[in-house]
Amino acid sequence: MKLTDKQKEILGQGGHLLVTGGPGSGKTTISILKAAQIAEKDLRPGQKILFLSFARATVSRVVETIEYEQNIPSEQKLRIEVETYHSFFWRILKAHGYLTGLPRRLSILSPSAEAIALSGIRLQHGTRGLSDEQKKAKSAAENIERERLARVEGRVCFDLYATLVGDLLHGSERIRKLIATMHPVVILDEFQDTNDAQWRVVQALGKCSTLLALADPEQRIYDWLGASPERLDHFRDSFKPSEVDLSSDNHRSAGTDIALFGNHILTGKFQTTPYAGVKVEQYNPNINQAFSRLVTTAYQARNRLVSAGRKDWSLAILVPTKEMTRMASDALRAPPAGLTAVPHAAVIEMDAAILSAEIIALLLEPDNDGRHFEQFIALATNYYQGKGGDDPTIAALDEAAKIAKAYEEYVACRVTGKALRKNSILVAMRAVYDAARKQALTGVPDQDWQAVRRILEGGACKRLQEIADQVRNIRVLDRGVELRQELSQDWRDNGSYLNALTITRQAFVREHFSTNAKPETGVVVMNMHKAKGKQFDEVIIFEGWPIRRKGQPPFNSHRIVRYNTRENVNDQARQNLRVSVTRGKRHTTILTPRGDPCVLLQSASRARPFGIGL
Ligand SMILES: Nc1ncnc2c1ncn2[C@@H]1O[C@H](COP(=O)(O)OP(=O)(O)OP(=O)(O)O)[C@@H](O)[C@H]1O
Repeated sequence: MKLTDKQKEILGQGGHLLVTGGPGSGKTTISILKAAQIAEKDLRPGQKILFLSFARATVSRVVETIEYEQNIPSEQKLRIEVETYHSFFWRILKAHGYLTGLPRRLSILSPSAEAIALSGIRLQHGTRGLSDEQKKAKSAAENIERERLARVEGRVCFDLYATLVGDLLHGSERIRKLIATMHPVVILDEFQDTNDAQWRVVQALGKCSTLLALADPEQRIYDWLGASPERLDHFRDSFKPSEVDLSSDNHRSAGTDIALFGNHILTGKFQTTPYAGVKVEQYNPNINQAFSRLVTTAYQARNRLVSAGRKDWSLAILVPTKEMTRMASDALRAPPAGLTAVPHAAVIEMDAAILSAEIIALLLEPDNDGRHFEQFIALATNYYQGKGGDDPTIAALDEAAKIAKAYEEYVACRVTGKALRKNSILVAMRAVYDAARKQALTGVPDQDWQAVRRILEGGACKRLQEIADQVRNIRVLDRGVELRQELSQDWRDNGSYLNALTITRQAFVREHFSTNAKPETGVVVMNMHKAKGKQFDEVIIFEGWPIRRKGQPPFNSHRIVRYNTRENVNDQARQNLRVSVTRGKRHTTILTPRGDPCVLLQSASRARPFGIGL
């Protein structure tokens, strides 16, 4: 790799540094090379450079870059510690949190456990159609409960990490110095997306460590989580960094107009000639033709990559919503019109899947204290309370309440010796539960897990069928060899899966913190937000279409811009689409419905034909 002059300039700078530049301009790459240079020249034994990133995906890409960069000797690579903000913050809290009044023993409150813990408050305050006042009151009540869970029970949710670490670092020079001794240089990836609490931590870190911030203000996609357009100025004001702007470079999709097209999305002004490497296509807006088009577009992209002889090629299908991820994945698995299925992986929201996995794990466990069924019901209730993550539906919360109430009735019947109402939802649940408990286990985790899952899937309880379906999507036992091995070990030690639930829960927490997830290869479907920081050989962006309804306005969800209306066009929507488009290295295709194409791709003046064909 031949470094550009600007990249070389970065290698020559000392002190705090701010590197800006668009997608694929080489910010991450040069920061790793700079880190290697510092590791070689300036670090004392035991010291490491800390590379902080938001997502595990970015972390794995960075690690891959380091691996790929053969020029970096392995002893230098080992001295670059790549970590997510979450895992770095947790490391500090576990060691020093008690100094801010937290209990000495802390545990992680995972997002699904947090959703369960807050479900009562959310049900009380309502989930849809709230006024701004009501939203504020709800969020204040949630925050009080989060604080209580942390300070009283020692269960700390991710959202509190940065605030607590900020308090800790601002309150203790000793700890700041300790961190600076371990990490004299800290690299901050995607700095434009830092929220206020994280910025407070960065301010404290920068008092003793040297900071290198990497940023593209136009890739800011987390305004709704508190990222601020002024963040780069905050950094400039606080640290007076040297600054290098790489914005004129594009290495990711060199030889194409993908980056240029991305910039034009920001301004809404498109060129009249075609963009090399970009295609915008319109499909006929009905379910069969929409998904057929998606499938055939995926075939074409795959063929291009295979015939170009790409090894480990990657093709991402990016969609605007969670639900569309699932719909697109279903369409690829069982395409319409007799088309051949497209093998792929889908990156789905994990809350529902994790909570269902807990239920299967419990069903593998023996009944240790005569309360197994009670625990089973508690987990089923948890599933409905937590499956929507931090945005649950009232229907799901009601379902949880229904199960809990039916269980109370069930217990009352047992006490009084009366038969349970025939139409109680517990009838089918108990029958399927009993069938699962009768399953003879073999000690081979894969077989046993599948056997229990199939009983739920084939049973007469639609709630448990849903749970079985959720867990199928994540192929639990393929998610890391440890889980399978630990279940096996449990069986060998105890002659049963005595600790299956604990083992499964720990595996998911470990996965959240793990940094060795490999970048995706093959075809992968995901929400557009999740593509940040990643890169793929080809990208297909697929959005939904308006569905006409008799006597009502069309149902137009799953769009890149909400309802695809001009009023909903804003910087966030533009930046979000630009990030997705610029993940492609060789080719990006956008599939949008005929008759109502994405508003971001229509120019304000429609008089001229555009290079994107709309
Ligand atoms: N000087 C260079 N010459 C050739 N290729 C380069 C150069 N610098 C970086 N690259 C390659 O370009 C691609 C994009 O680089 P990198 O990931 O560092 O960009 P980035 O600015 O961090 O992107 P983003 O902000 O979109 O995540 C990578 O595949 C990297 O290996």
